[in-house]
Amino acid sequence: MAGCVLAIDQGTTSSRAIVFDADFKPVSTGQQEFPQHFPKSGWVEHVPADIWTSTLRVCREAMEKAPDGGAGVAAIGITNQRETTLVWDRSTGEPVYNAIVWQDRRTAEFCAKLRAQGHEETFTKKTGLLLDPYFSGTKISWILENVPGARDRAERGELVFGTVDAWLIWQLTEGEVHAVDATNASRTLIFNIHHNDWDEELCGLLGIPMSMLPEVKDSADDFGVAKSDLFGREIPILGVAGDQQAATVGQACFKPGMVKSTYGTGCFALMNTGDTPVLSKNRMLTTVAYRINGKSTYALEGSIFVAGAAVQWLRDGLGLIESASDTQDLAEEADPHQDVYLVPAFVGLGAPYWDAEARGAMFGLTRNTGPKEIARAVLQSVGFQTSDLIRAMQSDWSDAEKPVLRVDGGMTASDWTMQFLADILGAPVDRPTVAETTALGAAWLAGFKAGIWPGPEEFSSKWQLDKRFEPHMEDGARTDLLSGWQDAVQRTRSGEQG
Ligand SMILES: Nc1ncnc2c1ncn2[C@@H]1O[C@H](COP(=O)(O)OP(=O)(O)O)[C@@H](O)[C@H]1O
Ligand SMILES: O=P(O)(O)OC[C@H](O)CO
Repeated sequence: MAGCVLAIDQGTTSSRAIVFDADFKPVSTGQQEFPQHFPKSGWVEHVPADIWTSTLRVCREAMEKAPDGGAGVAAIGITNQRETTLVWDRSTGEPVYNAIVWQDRRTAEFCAKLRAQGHEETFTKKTGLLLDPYFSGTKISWILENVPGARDRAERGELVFGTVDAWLIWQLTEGEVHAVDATNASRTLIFNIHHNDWDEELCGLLGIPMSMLPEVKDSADDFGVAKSDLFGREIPILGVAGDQQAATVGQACFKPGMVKSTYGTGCFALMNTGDTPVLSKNRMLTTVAYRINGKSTYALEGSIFVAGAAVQWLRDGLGLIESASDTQDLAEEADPHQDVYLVPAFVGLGAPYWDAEARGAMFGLTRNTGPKEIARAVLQSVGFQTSDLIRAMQSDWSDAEKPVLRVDGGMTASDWTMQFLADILGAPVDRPTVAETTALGAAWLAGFKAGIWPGPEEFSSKWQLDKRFEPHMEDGARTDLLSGWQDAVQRTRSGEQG
C-alpha cells in the first residue's frame, strides 16, 4: 500500500488520526476524547500532555489498523484546533501553564482596554482579525503576566510559544523543530498577513518577546521528522494547516469565490479570495487559507459558535430528542403557520455581530408551540446564521456573487437542514462523499509536498458529490423569513461589542 499519508486531526474535544491511501480514501482511523477543564466561568483549558498523549495513541492505533500495519505511510499531515495557546520551556519542553483554549474568554477585559486605547484598527489592518479573546495573542500576554516568573524567563529567551500544531511538531521531532504553518500563524493576532511575518509593533503592544515565536513555514513544507522511537521508523511531517483551512483544502476550494462551510459544534465558513487579502467592512475575518511555494492564498472567514451545539442542547438540555437525527422528523411535521425563531447566542454571537454579552432567546412562541416547532427553529438557526455570513462576504467582495456552498461536518447528515440552507441562501449546497474533509486536506498538503499525491487540479477533479441541494423557496418567503430573523437577532443584542 504505497503512497499512504497519516493525517492527525487534533480537535477541541478529541484527537483523531486517519490513514489515507493513494486514492485519498480513509483506510483506518483512531479517535480519543480527552478532558476539558473549566477552572472559572468563561475559562477553558486543556492539559498539554493530554493533547500529545491522545494524539500519539490515535496515530499508533490508525497505523496498526491499516492493512499493512502502516508500512505504506510516507508522510504525516497535521491539522488542529486553532488559536489554542501553549507556552513551554525551550530546554526541558515543560509547559509553564495549561493550554488556553480558543473558546476561553479570560482576556475580554484586556481586549476592551486595547480597544479603548484605539489599537483595534492597527491589529485589524495588519492581521485581518479583531481584538477578541478568541485569538492567541492576548492569551500569551495573560500567561506571561500571571504565571510567576514567566515574563522574566520569556525575556531571557527561555520560553517558547506555539499553537497546537507547533506543540505536536515539537513532540514528534522531540524538540528539534519549533515551527507553525502560515494558517495557524494567521490566527494569533501578532502575524502580519500582508508581510507574511511576525509583527514587531503588535508584539510590543501585547508585551510578547519575539524570541518566543516559532518559525513560520508554508502549509506544504518540511517540518522535520517524527522520531523512530514513536512509530518504529522516521516519518517526515510535510503538511500542516489549521482545521478550518485544512477543510477548505480538503473540499478543493482552490479557486477564488469557492466557499466551504463546516458544521460541527460551531460553524466556520471560508471563502477563497485568491491572492488578495480582502479586509472586511462587516466584521468578517481575513485569514490565510493556505501557503504553498511561498505564496499565500487568502480567505474571508465567518465563525459561528453554536450550530450542532444547539441540537445537543435539544437533546441534553431540554430532553426533547433522543438523538440528533430525530430533529429531521420533528422539523418536517412542524406547523408551517408558526414563525418561531431561536437565536442560539448561548456563548454570545460570533460573526458578523461579535457580541460577547448577547445570550440566547426564542421568539414567536404561542400556546400551540411544541417540540416540533422548537426543533425546526434550531435547524433553521443554522441556515440563518450561515446566510448572515455569506451576505456579509458578498457585500465585502464583489467577486463573491452567488457561490455554491460546499458543506462538511457532522450536522450535514441532516438533509432537512441542508435543504433549508439552500432555500435561505437561494443558492445550491453541495455535500461531498468524503465526510473527513479536514483530515483529507492535511493529508493532501503532506502527500503533495512528498511528491506522491497529485497537484491541486487533479486532486480537485477527484472531489465527489454525494448530494446537491437546490433552492426551491420563493423569493417572497425568503425575504419574510430573513426579516423575521433579523428582528429576532436585533432583540437579542446586548448593546456591547467584542
Ligand atoms: N442528523 C443530524 N441532525 C442534526 N444535527 C446533527 C446530526 N448528526 C450530527 N449532528 C450534530 O453535529 C455535531 C457533530 O458534528 P462533528 O462534526 O462531529 O462536530 P465536532 O467535530 O465539532 O465535535 C453535533 O453537535 C450534533 O448535534
Ligand atoms: O476543534 P474544532 O473542530 O471545534 O475547531 C476549532 C476551530 O479551529 C476554532 O477556531
